[in-house]
Amino acid sequence: ALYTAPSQLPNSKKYDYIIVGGGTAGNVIATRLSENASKNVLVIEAGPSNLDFEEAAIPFVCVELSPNTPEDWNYTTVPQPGLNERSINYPRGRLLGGSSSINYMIWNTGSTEDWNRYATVTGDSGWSWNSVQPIIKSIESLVPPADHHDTTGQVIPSLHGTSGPVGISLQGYPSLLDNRTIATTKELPAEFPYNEDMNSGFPLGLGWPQFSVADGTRVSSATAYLEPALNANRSSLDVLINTQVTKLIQTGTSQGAPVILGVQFAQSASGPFYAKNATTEVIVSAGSIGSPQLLMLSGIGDKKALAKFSIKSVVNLPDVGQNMQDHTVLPNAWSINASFTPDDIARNATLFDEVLTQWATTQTGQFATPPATNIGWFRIPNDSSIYKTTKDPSPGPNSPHYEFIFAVFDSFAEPEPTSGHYMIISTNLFSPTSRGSVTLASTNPFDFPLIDPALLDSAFDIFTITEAVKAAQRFMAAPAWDGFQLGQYGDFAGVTSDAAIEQYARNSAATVFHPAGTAYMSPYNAPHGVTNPDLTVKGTKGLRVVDASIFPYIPSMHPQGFVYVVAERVARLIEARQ
Ligand SMILES: Cc1cc2nc3c(=O)[nH]c(=O)nc-3n(C[C@H](O)[C@H](O)[C@H](O)COP(=O)(O)OP(=O)(O)OC[C@H]3O[C@@H](n4cnc5c(N)ncnc54)[C@H](O)[C@@H]3O)c2cc1C
Repeated sequence: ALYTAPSQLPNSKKYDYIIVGGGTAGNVIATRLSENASKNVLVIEAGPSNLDFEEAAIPFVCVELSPNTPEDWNYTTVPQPGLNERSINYPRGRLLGGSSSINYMIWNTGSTEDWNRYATVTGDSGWSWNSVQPIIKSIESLVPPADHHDTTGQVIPSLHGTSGPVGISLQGYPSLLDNRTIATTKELPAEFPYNEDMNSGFPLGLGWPQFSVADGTRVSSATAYLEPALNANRSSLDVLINTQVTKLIQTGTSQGAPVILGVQFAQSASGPFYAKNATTEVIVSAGSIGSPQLLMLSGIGDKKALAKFSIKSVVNLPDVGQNMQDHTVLPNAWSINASFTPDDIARNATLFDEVLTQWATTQTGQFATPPATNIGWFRIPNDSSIYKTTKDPSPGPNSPHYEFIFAVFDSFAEPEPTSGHYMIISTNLFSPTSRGSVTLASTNPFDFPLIDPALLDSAFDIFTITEAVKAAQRFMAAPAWDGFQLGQYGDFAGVTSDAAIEQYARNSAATVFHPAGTAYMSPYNAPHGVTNPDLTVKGTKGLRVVDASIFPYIPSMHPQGFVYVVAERVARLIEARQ
């Protein structure tokens, strides 16, 4: 059942599993574990229901769901040296489905080398590409795009699942850029080859992304997993929303290790505070910011750092909150020779209502598809000068250093122009060497922690994003764009030299919203890391962390698909033990 206040929870019910955070990973695990009718599962989610936000279901308006909205935590970073000391917005979903309810829906499942590196650095072959293939297929359900166009040559259906909970589809409405983008892969195939399916394990090249969209509607872990179970009145699954877990509580000691089966929770800093114990496990799925914050508040973290806040150490794990990695976005705008782009919809209330009504009645039209059109994945050249000082940080030669995302409007660039027509190529850094951190700002769980993703904070990162911008400029100089692109626009106008690109990047870049690594997994018995390969927390009993924080290296593509895989795998590990 769904509860909106702690006082509504059935008093006598015992929960085998308590899951902190009804986000991307949390809902997958909760739904899987509660399939066993004899196991009771309680999910505690800080935010409200995703159903409270109708707009969250509309793919195209995803860019309006954050920052500074009720469905976002509304974090900001500490000043970023790599971004000329700017503090930037740092969105995270705060509603059922978590970030999968507000993200941009790009669906990637990784390069072979991403997963094989996880297997190597954890010593667990269960994380290898071959091992996760059946899991990926079991999650996905490839469905037709909203406009039912012929997708031959745009996706390889045999690579995908057809009956999993997460519906995925290609772009559901054509864009002005499509023909030109694909034509460029034919004009400049050496640098920008076409890739028929970037989710084959070999993502390099440019092609058509899949999105977590089905029937013209967003698919999140709330819609794909939790809702069907709640709608079926599954008695083994309870979900408590609008309630934040404020502390994990040690309930005993086993073989010298603290047993952590208790959670404390409240709806506001002034309380009242409630507590509950799980009988088998507490699973923390509060995301890359929330999970390390909660661990540290509970005495699980760097003993010395916690002592400064007079927090008693339960387990000394110095890597909690460290090793933070994120991808950097840099939207580059060009003016285009077009008479109509989706910007016109935002500028005209009547038209906006028409497009919205079309979506509401038939889930078709411009709003039925996310803003990204094509995506490309590329590497810096093997003879790049940066390799004299930096080892290649990518997972391997078949994995990208940077990404192009194409979008035919300007809403990513600031300030939003009130007239004219534009396109964007976002040149995004996907192989950062920078490492940041999440640390406590206070002992109040309702205060935000200090978030430092360290964007563009290394020579490699700034080198690579500069190379990416130059590559985008070469792309736009291809004949396919003659007469269509009218020159770089806005802050990007006139930016050509390496030095100018670097300054432009430092002034304009932000996050692709992919924080990872703050509770990273390492081999059993390793002195470093936070979680074991099965995602149990080192030095504890009864406690796991399962979300994007567990990646030792940030995925080299968009991470939501990876998070679903991690959650499904751990649910299977737990079920196998029952
Ligand atoms: C704006 C945006 C766009 C993105 N676009 C894409 C994209 O196009 N493709 C892609 O692959 N990825 C994208 N991502 C990233 C992707 O969505 C995330 O990496 C992924 O969803 C993270 O899953 P998670 O389970 O780690 O955390 P989340 O899904 O964020 O879940 C954490 C949950 O825990 C809750 N919580 C936190 N603390 C507590 C607490 N103390 N008590 C109770 N509950 C708590 C939160 O409210 C949240 O519901 C985007 C993210 C954002 C924010």
